[in-house]
Amino acid sequence: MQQVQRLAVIGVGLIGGSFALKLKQLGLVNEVVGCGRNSTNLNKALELGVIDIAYTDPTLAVAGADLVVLAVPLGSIAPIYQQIAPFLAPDAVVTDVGSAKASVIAEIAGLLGECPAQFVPGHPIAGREQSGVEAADSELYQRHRVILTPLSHTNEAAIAWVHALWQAVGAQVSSMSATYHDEVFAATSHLPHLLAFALVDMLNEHPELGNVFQYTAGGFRDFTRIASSDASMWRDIALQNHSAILKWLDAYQAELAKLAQLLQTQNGAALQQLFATAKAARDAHIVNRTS
Ligand SMILES: NC(=O)C1=CN([C@@H]2O[C@H](COP(=O)(O)OP(=O)(O)OC[C@H]3O[C@@H](n4cnc5c(N)ncnc54)[C@H](O)[C@@H]3O)[C@@H](O)[C@H]2O)C=CC1
Ligand SMILES: O=C(O)C(=O)Cc1ccc(O)cc1
Repeated sequence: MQQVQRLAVIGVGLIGGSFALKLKQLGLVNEVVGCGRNSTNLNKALELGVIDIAYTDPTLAVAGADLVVLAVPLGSIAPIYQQIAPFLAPDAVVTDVGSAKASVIAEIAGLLGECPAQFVPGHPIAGREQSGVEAADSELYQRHRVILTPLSHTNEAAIAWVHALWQAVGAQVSSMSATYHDEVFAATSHLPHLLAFALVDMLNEHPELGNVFQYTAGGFRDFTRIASSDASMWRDIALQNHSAILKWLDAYQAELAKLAQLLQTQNGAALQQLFATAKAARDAHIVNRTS
């Protein structure tokens, strides 16, 4: 496997930091350059040994890098790509970790004229509700999926290298179209996050209930853990994948209407059937793990 000589991580937080940490542990990277907006976070990353060199200017951070990972919030990925493009080494491979893919690809193509062949769009399906470099964990990607959404003209060697690096940090890597990715993750990731935020917000807006949060059990914690996720990150995801999310939000509303109807008509048999079908599907397909 080809070693990374100089890795530039733009956005040294949970996702970029965890990737860099594991590559370092494995001896697969010679030098890690970190780029962030302020030196407080970068100093923390230097202290934790996640990065070796720090810059606040992304054009300086990518100089001489053979691999650049864009691990910033979704809304900043394309503008940063535009900013660094003139400063990239000719053969540098660029990848990202954004939670939605079609909007990032379209925005990069719009800003640069076309989506560069050296750009391999990616998305690790691993994370947690904490953010920042303090939360970085070299084991974050073990046995988790990473989805790549290359275009037909994406450089094959670049895809193979990014694929191999994600595999090396423990991930199971697969490829699909950006459109299919956005449809699937709107349903399985973006919708549940929005539902968790909505449930907590709704209860919070009913002061007549008193502090209901002191009476919650494990089920409420499981359902709403992800409502502790970063608000600005989820604003970007919701906006960028809005059309796919709206479709699944509609479908969920129809499901809730069906449930309400069964309650109104006291249809216990149909309620039990719905719960049993959902339980069987979950038990058959979901392996228990925390993220
Ligand atoms: N948190 C999660 O569970 C997952 C997040 N993602 C994606 O990964 C990306 C990063 O998320 P996290 O690592 O969780 O966030 P994070 O907040 O832990 O890290 C992002 C870092 O980028 C820095 N940053 C923000 N804007 C910047 C800019 N303009 N220039 C340079 N640095 C900048 C922030 O200061 C922070 O250090 C997002 O695009 C998100 O959609 C993907 C999979 C899982
Ligand atoms: O915290 C959790 O359980 C998550 O679901 C983490 C997560 C957040 C965003 C992604 O794009 C992928 C994974």
